[in-house]
Amino acid sequence: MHKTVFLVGLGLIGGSIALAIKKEYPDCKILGIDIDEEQADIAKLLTVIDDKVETIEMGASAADFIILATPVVQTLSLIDYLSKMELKQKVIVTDVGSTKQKIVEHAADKFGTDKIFIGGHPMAGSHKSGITAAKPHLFENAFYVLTPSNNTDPAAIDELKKLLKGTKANLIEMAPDEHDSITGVISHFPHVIAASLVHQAERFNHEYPMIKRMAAGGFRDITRIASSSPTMWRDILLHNKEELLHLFNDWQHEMDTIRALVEAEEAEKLHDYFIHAKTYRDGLPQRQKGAIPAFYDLYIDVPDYPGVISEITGYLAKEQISITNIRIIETREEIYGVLRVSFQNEEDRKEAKACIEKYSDYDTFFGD
Ligand SMILES: NC(=O)c1ccc[n+]([C@@H]2O[C@H](COP(=O)([O-])OP(=O)(O)OC[C@H]3O[C@@H](n4cnc5c(N)ncnc54)[C@H](O)[C@@H]3O)[C@@H](O)[C@H]2O)c1
Ligand SMILES: O=C(O)C(=O)C[C@]1(C(=O)O)C=C[C@@H](O)C=C1
Repeated sequence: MHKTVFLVGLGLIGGSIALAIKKEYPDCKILGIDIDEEQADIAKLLTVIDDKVETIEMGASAADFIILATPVVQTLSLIDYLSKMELKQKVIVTDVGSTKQKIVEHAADKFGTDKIFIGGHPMAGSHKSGITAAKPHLFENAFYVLTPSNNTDPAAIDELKKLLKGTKANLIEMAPDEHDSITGVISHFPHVIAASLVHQAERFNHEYPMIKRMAAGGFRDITRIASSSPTMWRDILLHNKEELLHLFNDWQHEMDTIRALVEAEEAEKLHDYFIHAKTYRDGLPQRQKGAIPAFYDLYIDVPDYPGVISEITGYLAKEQISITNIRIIETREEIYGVLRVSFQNEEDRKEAKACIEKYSDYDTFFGD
């Protein structure tokens, strides 16, 4: 594909999309801009983009595709700005924002039928921000929602899908309001819960200073996303306000229900409550990013000695295999010292298994 792509916002998502496009289409020319000069300089240095441009006009006028990868409030202003500019006649403008309704409505209002806008949202990410966290395979196996309108030229949708092929995401089409209802439940509201749990722990920390030191596996797992960009989440909540207000009421009802069971010591009903939740969660797709991140875990039976973690990571480093997480677990009965190492994808997991078996006698297994 010999096209020019202009990326506005060179952070985690913009950078990851640029890397995925370049991997699939080395001939594509990727221009980029970021209000944070340092991000743009690093993007150029890491060859995530081919060239930095000084102004939006410079990049937009040369582009066949414009990708807005900024926080959602900025995306609205950028649409305003672009709507007043001379662009190539068949340019396709898209975004990556976590909310869709407001953005798509705004684009329809500002662009009318003059310019093609197709809303987009790659449903995978991280609590990390910035260009240095970008990865070409971030969206592999994730849903990538596109929200074209009924009037969008099907050829333009196909063109955009073709451009995004390298993301290896599952590209699907959806109405913006349906998108916002779904993401409200499985992404936006859980973020509020994560942040509120951290606030709660902090309040109790005054009374029990050990809280900070003892906050372990479960608390860390459920609150990981509270470390994400506050600006991004502020804007998402304000964009999806109506959906979230409805979810606050729903959640309060949920809390009242379980509170009543605890208060009345309804042991059997409490058990049922957890069984129900476990069954639903265990049934969610595993090897797919999105609501539940995909975990490519390798388990290694290791002896219990202090240097074992660095021994294992040393073997993996020798073969340049990156890991995303490592933890000693004792969840399997009667087996002591199981190391769980997580990887980005299945390929890395398989290579890691072969690597550990090559350098050590430890038993390794996938556990799924
Ligand atoms: N982080 C995630 O997990 C995730 C996942 C899917 C979609 N998204 C969406 O992707 C978008 C970007 O998020 P991110 O995680 O990449 O954030 P990020 O902070 O890593 O990157 C955003 C970049 O946009 C730049 N920027 C802000 N305003 C700008 C402007 N007016 N012009 C040019 N650059 C500007 C910032 O300086 C920053 O470098 C958001 O809309 C977010 O809702 C995020
Ligand atoms: O994995 C994470 O850290 C995320 O929060 C990713 C996540 C999500 O909620 O699933 C966050 C916001 C995006 O719009 C899409 C993906």
